[in-house]
Amino acid sequence: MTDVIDGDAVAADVRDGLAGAIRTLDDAGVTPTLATVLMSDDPASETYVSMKQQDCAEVGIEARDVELDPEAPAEELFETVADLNADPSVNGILVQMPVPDHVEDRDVIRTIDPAKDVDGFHPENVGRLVAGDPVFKPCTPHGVLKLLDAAGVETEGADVTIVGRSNIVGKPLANLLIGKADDGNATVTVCHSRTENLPEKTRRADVVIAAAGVPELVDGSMLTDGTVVIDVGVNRVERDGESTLVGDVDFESAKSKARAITPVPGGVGPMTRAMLLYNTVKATSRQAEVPVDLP
Ligand SMILES: Nc1nc2c(c(=O)[nH]1)N[C@@H](CN(C=O)c1ccc(C(=O)N[C@@H](CCC(=O)O)C(=O)O)cc1)CN2
Repeated sequence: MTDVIDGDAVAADVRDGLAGAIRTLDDAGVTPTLATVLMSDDPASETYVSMKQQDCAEVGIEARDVELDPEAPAEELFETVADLNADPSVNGILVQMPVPDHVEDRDVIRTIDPAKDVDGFHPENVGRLVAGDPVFKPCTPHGVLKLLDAAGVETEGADVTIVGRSNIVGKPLANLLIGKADDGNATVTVCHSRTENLPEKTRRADVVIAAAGVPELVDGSMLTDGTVVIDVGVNRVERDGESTLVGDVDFESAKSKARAITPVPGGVGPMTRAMLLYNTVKATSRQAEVPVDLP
């Protein structure tokens, strides 16, 4: 029997686990506050930001909604971030990606105060993660590690193949998985669009993590029986005249081979949002110097 890993349930556990920390902060007179900055009219980005704000409301985090005209000059975004950096009532800053083409995402990321960088994208936070001393683990990779743990998947000594080398998922996830922490110690292969013989790399893995942004790239023929499959993809495609959400994994064919698999929707996506709450609470605790227990 294949275990379909329920990301909604694991995310709910993370949210529940944050309640004590949020109470501790509240008792100290501090309300964790996250500013979301949206400079896009892409419906998917609008949906993600509004889901993140709902999540905040649900757990007692204050959400500040900042929306900028997608055609505004890049400087307007940089100034907005600078104002949020300087505002002591804001603990976390999230700039929803992607930003418009006329804005360099690395320039925006560098503008965010590393102490408020709850995405973990700032070079200082990336450097700390690579050095094995992360403050903010990026939300999606952190969510993937939590899902593996919840499914009872041991990473130590496992062969993990990651398909995708993005700065948001593939690269940080590879660094976390090769790290010496309890959720690391794996042997990691990172594949990408120039990788030769991808099926050979996925077939030899104990765990396959698909994060390439290519709908249904990984199917059952590319897997060995008993593989754990984590699908990070969230792709909108037209099927029978309707818009449907699919992952980077062909779920039905992969499920026939997998020991455990995440669905889309309801797998990694909810975990990305839950770990953003986690990082916001952590950022608040560090700034307020109020120690909290994190799940
Ligand atoms: N600043 C950031 N921008 C982006 C990030 C990020 O981590 N930080 N990641 C992605 C998108 N993303 C977060 O913003 C994200 C993707 C998917 C979901 C999610 O909950 N998906 C649901 C389905 C939602 C739907 O119906 O469309 C699921 O998979 O069940 C949340 C967040 C790019 N940008």
